Amino acid sequence: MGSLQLTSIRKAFGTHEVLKGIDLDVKDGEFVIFVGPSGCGKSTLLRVIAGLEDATSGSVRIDGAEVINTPPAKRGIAMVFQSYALYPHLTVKDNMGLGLKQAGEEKSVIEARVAKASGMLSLDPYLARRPAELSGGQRQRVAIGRAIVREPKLFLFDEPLSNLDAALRVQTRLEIAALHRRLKATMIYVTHDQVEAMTLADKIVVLNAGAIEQIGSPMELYNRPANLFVAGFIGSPQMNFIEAGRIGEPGAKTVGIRPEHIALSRDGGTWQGRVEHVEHLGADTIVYIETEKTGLLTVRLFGEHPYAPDDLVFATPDMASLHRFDDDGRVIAGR
Ligand SMILES: Nc1ncnc2c1ncn2[C@@H]1O[C@H](COP(=O)(O)OP(=O)(O)OP(=O)(O)O)[C@@H](O)[C@H]1O
Repeated sequence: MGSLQLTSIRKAFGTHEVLKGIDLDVKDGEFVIFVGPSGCGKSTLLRVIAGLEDATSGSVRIDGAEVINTPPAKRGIAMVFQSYALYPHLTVKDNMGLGLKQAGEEKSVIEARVAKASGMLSLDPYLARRPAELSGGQRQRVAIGRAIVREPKLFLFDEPLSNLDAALRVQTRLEIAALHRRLKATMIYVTHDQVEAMTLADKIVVLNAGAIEQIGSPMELYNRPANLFVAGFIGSPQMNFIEAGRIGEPGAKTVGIRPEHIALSRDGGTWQGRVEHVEHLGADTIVYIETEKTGLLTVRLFGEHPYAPDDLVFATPDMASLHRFDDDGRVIAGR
């Protein structure tokens, strides 16, 4: 079991309020990811859940029990940090078992749990090594293994992959996804990386300046962003925003259209413009065009395309894929 309820969590450092009333329900077994711009309070919220930071006010319940005054070690959580936080003088095996040893667990139990976690994470060949003798990816697997052996109610991950190179990030991301399927454990994960958030999460929580902008599944956030902030934050390249009045969309202040929902042609279309820049990404081509009506537009085309700077082109949006926002930046629903 491992459900989590946060109610009206506030946290201030001096006069700076970093969390401004966070309410969140996480069900047992869910994989929930916090995203948001640097400084929005993601890590602080995770640390409040862990008990490493005291909330100024509010309630943290794990499996229904209030833990706001419970020390971190007694909350039934395990945290995995970006920096691994392994003990350099201990072997992999001892690093993984240390938490259980300190908790006074029997040697046979420790051995069995370390062996199981090590098997799950393919760490068996490295059990006798020290952290300095491991790659970054292997070290992070040890840190994850150390969390697993404690059989926590909640796993908390604070940007666990950000010290790894691109290939290892992908591999470790897949391992974390497999681990979640296998353990069916509740996981809460902070990341800067959109791909991690989109691929791992059951539910993404978008934070901005200490408050929640929207909570939803990755595709809900992508297809139905509630406001301009979420529309601009989720998706790369970013959604195009156009002043509604310039393109004759009455009743809205701003119109949004994702780069993949615009077609390009040399022969004719909705907005005439000039190619500014082209990026060939292999599977995709990103074309930046300047049109009189819309300003700079980012267009994503599947495959390779022979557009070049200064080409005259027409951009045509898929009207069914437009997002319309009101004066306050809230989506105008039902259109
Ligand atoms: N111990 C502290 N004392 C004072 N201010 C702090 C402390 N810890 C965090 N802050 C401030 O709280 C705000 C939120 O920080 P936090 O680390 O939670 O953000 P974040 O969203 O995780 O950012 P990043 O993505 O850059 O890691 C920041 O403005 C930060 O400077």
